[in-house]
Amino acid sequence: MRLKFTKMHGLGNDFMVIDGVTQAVELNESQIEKWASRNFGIGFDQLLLVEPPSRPDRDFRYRIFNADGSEVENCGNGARCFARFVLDNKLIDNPLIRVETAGGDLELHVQDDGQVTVDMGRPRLRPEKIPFNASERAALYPLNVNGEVLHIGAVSMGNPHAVLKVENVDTAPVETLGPLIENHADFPQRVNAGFMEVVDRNHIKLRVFERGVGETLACGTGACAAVVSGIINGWLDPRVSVKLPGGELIIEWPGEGNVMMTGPASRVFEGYISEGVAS
Ligand SMILES: N[C@@H](CCC[C@H](N)C(=O)O)C(=O)O
Repeated sequence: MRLKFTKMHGLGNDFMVIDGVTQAVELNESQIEKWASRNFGIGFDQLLLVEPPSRPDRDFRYRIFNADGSEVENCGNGARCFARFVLDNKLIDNPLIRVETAGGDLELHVQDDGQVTVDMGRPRLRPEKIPFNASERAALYPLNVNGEVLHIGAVSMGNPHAVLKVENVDTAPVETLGPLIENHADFPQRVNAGFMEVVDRNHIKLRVFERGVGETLACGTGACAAVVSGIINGWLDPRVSVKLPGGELIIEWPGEGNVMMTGPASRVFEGYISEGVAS
């Protein structure tokens, strides 16, 4: 198998993007893990696969694989790169793109200035939808991590997120607490762990320890989940600038209905890969 791929990133959250519409693609977990390696492969946080849709009301199917090879339901920064990829590669000529994902449908809009706005759908807040082990919905849940009780928000944006409010994001124990939250028994499908500092009602700073990857420079679904959790807790207004290590996203949510995310998507290079070796 010899595959053409494009390396892209959204605020430093980086992707290998493969066109599975015009190429025959077969993937397996260990191969993805090898390609994701920053020393022995191409290096990426997620692999994005563009496929034909399974339904007539969608333009594409958008599949996402973490660096550990696991297939996941959604990826916000990836969605913006996906939109630029299908438009730039002329797989579609309409800047309004309708995709299906394992986590639900998304609408992507590439604007004239190159920024991409994504309708991320409704946040899911009921514990069984996240999934999270709790008997009823709450704005904050106690989570016992090695004897310390944290109070976290829990939100699904198609994929699961825990959000912890911290005083200072720069000194937050992301590397130590992140993996403990990610693999906590109360999240049966593991979870992405966000560490949010509220600067004021329209600005937050955020670092995310991603499920299946580790800390990344930005997480789009994590930004949506943090803002939803902040609004539910009364800390934030409906339009919030989210400052991540890799740059800024604008997230809008009026307190119900769909979450909108706006930010950039960048192409880095193109290449070919065969039998695990990039050229
Ligand atoms: N980087 C992403 C999220 C990718 C998936 C995540 N690691 C998961 O396992 O759910 C984003 O920008 O949303």
